[in-house]
Amino acid sequence: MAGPAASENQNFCFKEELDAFKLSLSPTKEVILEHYLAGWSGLVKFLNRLGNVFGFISKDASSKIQILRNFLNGESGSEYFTVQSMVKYELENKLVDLKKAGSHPESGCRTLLRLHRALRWLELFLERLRTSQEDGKTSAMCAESYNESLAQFHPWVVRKAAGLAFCMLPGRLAFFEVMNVGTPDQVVAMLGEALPVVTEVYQITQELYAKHDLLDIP
Ligand SMILES: CCCCCCCC/C=C\CCCCCCCC(=O)N[C@@H](COP(=O)(O)O)[C@H](O)/C=C/CCCCCCCCCCCCC
Repeated sequence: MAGPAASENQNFCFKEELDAFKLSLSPTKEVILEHYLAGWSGLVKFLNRLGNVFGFISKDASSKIQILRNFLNGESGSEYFTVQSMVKYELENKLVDLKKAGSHPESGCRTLLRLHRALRWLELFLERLRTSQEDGKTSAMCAESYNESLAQFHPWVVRKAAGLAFCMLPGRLAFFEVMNVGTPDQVVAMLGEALPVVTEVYQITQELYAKHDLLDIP
């Protein structure tokens, strides 16, 4: 694993990255896109610290984050304030290719769906990590979570590459150190705090996408 220098690690705390997801929930339970993307950016930063072998994953996630940031900073940016307003705006203006790829191959709805599916992987992985034993294998936890969620949406070649990359994950304790949260007990407590937030963001988005029949955008 290409680990960070000790001084670099002091400036990185995994909890702060997950706090962005907390901020993404508005008082009316809408998902604020800017904070949602900040949460993902933090996770990508973390992934980059695990080594170059995860580069193809972080590159894909970064490009999706960038597509959504471009909408947010574009001329219709205010329509992208929340995931709910984005869905309404893009559907009302026929900006989504719903059944097959056409003139809107990178709509906000489609792009966010890819990250949303990955959030389910994260939820499953965090739960496994939280309840793992001292000798637990992060590679197995990651692979199981992936197989139960994202894998069904990926072709064989991506599944194979992801499976190989997972084998390079550090052991549980080294993984906790990269998170830079504190002792293993503190990490477990933080995971217990973070999980309900990730679950809530996931469920709100899932219900919204299901209501508008957006869960299979190509
Ligand atoms: C305390 C726990 C710490 C967890 C840290 C997690 C860090 C994870 C950071 C980012 C997660 C990556 C998100 C990946 C988004 C993938 C979106 C996607 O499905 N893209 C595919 C489809 O896109 P389109 O072609 O339709 O545009 C694309 O084909 C994917 C390519 C790359 C492979 C994606 C594999 C995803 C594996 C997710 C597990 C990441 C492993 C992290 C190890 C800790």
